[in-house]
Amino acid sequence: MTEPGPVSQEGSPTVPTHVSSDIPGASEPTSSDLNALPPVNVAKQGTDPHMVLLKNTPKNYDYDKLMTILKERRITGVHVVESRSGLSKTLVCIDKNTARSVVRLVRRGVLDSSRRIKAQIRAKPRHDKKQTQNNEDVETPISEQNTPWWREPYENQVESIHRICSKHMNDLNILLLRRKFKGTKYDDPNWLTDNIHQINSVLEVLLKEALRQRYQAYQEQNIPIPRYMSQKYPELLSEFAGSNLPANQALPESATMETESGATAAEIPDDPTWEEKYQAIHTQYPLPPRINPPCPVFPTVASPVHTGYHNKCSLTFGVTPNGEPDLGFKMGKSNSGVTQVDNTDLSLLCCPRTIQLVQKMRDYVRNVSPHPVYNQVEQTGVWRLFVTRTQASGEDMVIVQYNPTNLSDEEQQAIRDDLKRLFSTSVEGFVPVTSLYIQEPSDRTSGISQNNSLVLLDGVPLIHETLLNTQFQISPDSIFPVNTLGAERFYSIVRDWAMGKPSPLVTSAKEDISDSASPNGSSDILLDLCCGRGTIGILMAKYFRQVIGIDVAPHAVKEANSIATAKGITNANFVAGPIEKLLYTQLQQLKADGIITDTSSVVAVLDPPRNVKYKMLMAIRKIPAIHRVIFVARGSANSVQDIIHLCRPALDRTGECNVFRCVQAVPVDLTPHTNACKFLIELVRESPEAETLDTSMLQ
Ligand SMILES: C[S@@+](CC[C@H](N)C(=O)[O-])C[C@H]1O[C@@H](n2cnc3c(N)ncnc32)[C@H](O)[C@@H]1O
Repeated sequence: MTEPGPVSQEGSPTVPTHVSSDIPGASEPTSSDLNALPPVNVAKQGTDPHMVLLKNTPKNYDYDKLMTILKERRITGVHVVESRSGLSKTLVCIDKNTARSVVRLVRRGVLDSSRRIKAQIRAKPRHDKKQTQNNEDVETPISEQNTPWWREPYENQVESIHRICSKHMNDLNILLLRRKFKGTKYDDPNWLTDNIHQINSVLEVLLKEALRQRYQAYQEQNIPIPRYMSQKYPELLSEFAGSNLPANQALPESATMETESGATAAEIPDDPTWEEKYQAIHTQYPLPPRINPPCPVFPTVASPVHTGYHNKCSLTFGVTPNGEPDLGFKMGKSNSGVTQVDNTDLSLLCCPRTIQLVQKMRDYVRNVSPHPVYNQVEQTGVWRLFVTRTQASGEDMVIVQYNPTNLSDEEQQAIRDDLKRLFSTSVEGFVPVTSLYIQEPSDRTSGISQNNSLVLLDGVPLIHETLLNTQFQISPDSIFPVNTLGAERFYSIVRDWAMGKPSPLVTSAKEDISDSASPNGSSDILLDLCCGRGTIGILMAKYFRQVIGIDVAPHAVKEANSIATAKGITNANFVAGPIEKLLYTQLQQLKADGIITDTSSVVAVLDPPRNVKYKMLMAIRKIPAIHRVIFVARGSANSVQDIIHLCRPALDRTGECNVFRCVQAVPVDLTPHTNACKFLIELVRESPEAETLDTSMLQ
């Protein structure tokens, strides 16, 4: 199977020089193509693969033919796996429904009229993989687990991220095409993957031809070239003008016509008949349909720091392979009996200050403390978790979690005294930490949580960090971006895109991210959806008339509101609850209050959790006032494909609004040496005409 083609800098697929117009007769996918099914089946995400075991198959059973039959019946997501001995074969299906369809067909005797073949469904066991993985975890160095790309030069890493994200956008495009071609024979991921360039090439040729005809008509009727043509297709225009067609005058700069629908008489003085002439030409030579080409995917915005960028490190107490007490990253899952930790490669993620704090704690646990480290399997021992927060502001925090069970009051007091001496006293040039906490958890949770009592042992209760000139307070359980300098780049792009401006970081990769956007009293409304503690809304409140943040977590919303109040922000309000329930009523309220008017434009920044809900996306889609969305995806296929619910064509149901179209995308790397990234995608609401696609030309 051919890869969805390379995405050029501008993001549109590179059009091959050889143009074939024989789409309907394009080669059918082979069974080996089907075996390499691309991960684009969004409807079936999250379901387990299922195996269909075939018994009593004759020796010459033609699996290739079976695959072709399945394909003809639009059953995709199936591939044949041969046993190691080569004696039997199994059909692995993408989900249970596919497996059922396969079984029905086989039982009906599609290939073997004797109906001797028996087909049975087995869910593919997942636990085997998990078990193997856990065993492997203990073997694999922590650098490979946490920072699998550490061997690659950083320039290669950012290129890989860009390549992966571009591929996801191409797969999204194929999904969208499938929706558009639903019910036709082109509703097939393999066919589309193989032929997408041909489709694009054909449309390119048709577009060029229509533009040429329009150009000729403008010439013949002696009317100026409309600006849509001179701005959008300057190369074509000079080609037309330079070849057999005489050059024509473009519209004067003062004319404001931008759309292909023609200029109004008011916009272009002198000749009121131009409008009619344009309309007539455009009706006679319509442009071919757009098939949502992938939007530009700009090169990855790199993290300014490549090592030691994690401002929060959670390290577990455990043992080294030699059995010595230590603290580091856990080597596997404790529920599978793993107690080993590794800290050999801390410097990739943790800054020198964190390493200094870890060193102090390790020396103490090994050489001074009478207590053993906690064993999560047996739930015995004392030392559990060591968390550091080291901010770019220079302030830092240490939180030590230990198990108080079986410790006398005196022993607990001794621990507290020791920790104070360790981290809050300046001995031998050591700078005391800004804030020192302990936590004695009453349950088995391993992280630092609000449910467990946190006690401030020394220093100040909160530390501070500045993001884009705005100071935030950080408590022990605050959720805050782990890479402050990288996050500044990320939020500055979100800000610029939300304001409808190009971001200097994206367009020209400038280093300068100073607060270039000036407060403009914009009349726009910003929706900070999945706002968490409101970082986006708070950072951007000064650029919008009103900010509404919604998050399902009440404590995060409470924090967002108190930060806003503390900062004197009066035009931001954060509400707790699910977006799918609150969004509509919140906007209705703004309308009732006169804050949203018919001319207001509403932009939403959606920073969803890993499992974004379909209902959440539909709520956004169904509110026409939301005209732009900045979607914060991750660099995974699933995350990008979530936006299909915003982009797919409308269903034949009332209440569906026009779809969104991706206009630009950029990966932002906040976690060097890992394959994770933030992937920002800007979507705008399509005009109603853009939604219709004349598929007849491809039948
Ligand atoms: C990635 S975090 C958001 C981070 C935040 N935007 C920031 O910049 O710090 C995802 C958030 O989505 C929220 N969330 C999950 N499901 C939700 C829903 N149905 N409605 C509203 N918020 C939801 C979670 O509570 C979580 O705070």
